[in-house]
Amino acid sequence: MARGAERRIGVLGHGAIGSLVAAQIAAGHVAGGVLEGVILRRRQDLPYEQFSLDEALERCDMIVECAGQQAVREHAVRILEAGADLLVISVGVMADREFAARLELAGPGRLYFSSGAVGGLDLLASGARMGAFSEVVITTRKLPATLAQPWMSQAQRTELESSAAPVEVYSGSARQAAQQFPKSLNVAAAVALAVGNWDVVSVRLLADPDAALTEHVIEARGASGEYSFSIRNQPSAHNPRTSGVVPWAVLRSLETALGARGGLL
Ligand SMILES: NC(=O)C1=CN([C@@H]2O[C@H](COP(=O)(O)OP(=O)(O)OC[C@H]3O[C@@H](n4cnc5c(N)ncnc54)[C@H](OP(=O)(O)O)[C@@H]3O)[C@@H](O)[C@H]2O)C=CC1
Ligand SMILES: O=C([O-])CC(=O)C(=O)O
Repeated sequence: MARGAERRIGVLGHGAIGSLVAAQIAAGHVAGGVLEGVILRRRQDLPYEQFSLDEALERCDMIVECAGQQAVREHAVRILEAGADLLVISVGVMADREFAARLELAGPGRLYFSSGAVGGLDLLASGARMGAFSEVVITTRKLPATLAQPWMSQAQRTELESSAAPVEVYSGSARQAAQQFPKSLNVAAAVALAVGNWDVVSVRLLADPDAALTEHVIEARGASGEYSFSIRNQPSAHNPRTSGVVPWAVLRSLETALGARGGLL
């Protein structure tokens, strides 16, 4: 592809996910995209241009969010209204019905979601086209320290972090799961988007002191068949809450969205 046809990418956030995503784009490893710069809350010593969101919107064709649900809440509508496309990794923000409705109406930029830490979403989305799912359950198992939340009491946190055996931290709807554990259960939202129905998806979250790998088991039953996907990811070396594969999922999603070359969809 001629360089002029490459799309200019801005990366929002530079943590465990954003730092790897920015470095890979900058190294020329995403077909059809060049790194224009990163959008940060405070300047850092980085080998890329750093700009405000306003500057980014003048210069970028696509913004890749790697910054959390709150950042999507703050910036997504403006990005889409400015005509830039937006790739979101903090998919759980879509659990907020009102916000999701606003995003669906926002444009002309296009909104994409990355599959993130889980797989099987392609098959679930294909099955949902054939007919409805009757039951979908996600069971996630993570290290206890990664699951403490600001809304928990000190007693709850202590119980969570001191337990020698697996403890059920949450059992309920995917919608509530994605909101109560905004840095840990975006996967629940990704599954709900794939099956096209939040209400059919439930989540069980286990804090397990022996969970060296982060586990997500997705079990689904519907018109197209019965599915079970078992995922055991190495946690990121930079952020144990996040699976190490997630930035690579973002890069795969980005390249697919840019559409500069053929390949597995
Ligand atoms: N769909 C999925 O499977 C997964 C999704 N995620 C999502 O990805 C997000 C990022 O994960 P990860 O990289 O591991 O997190 P990190 O904490 O390592 O990095 C977060 C980055 O985002 C920046 N940031 C945080 N809040 C805002 C904001 N309101 N506006 C702008 N920038 C902000 C931080 O900046 P600063 O240094 O200034 O704080 C930091 O650079 C998670 O919060 C989660 O929502 C994560 C894992 C899996
Ligand atoms: O990285 C993971 O395994 C899942 C995660 O944090 C999320 O869905 O927010």
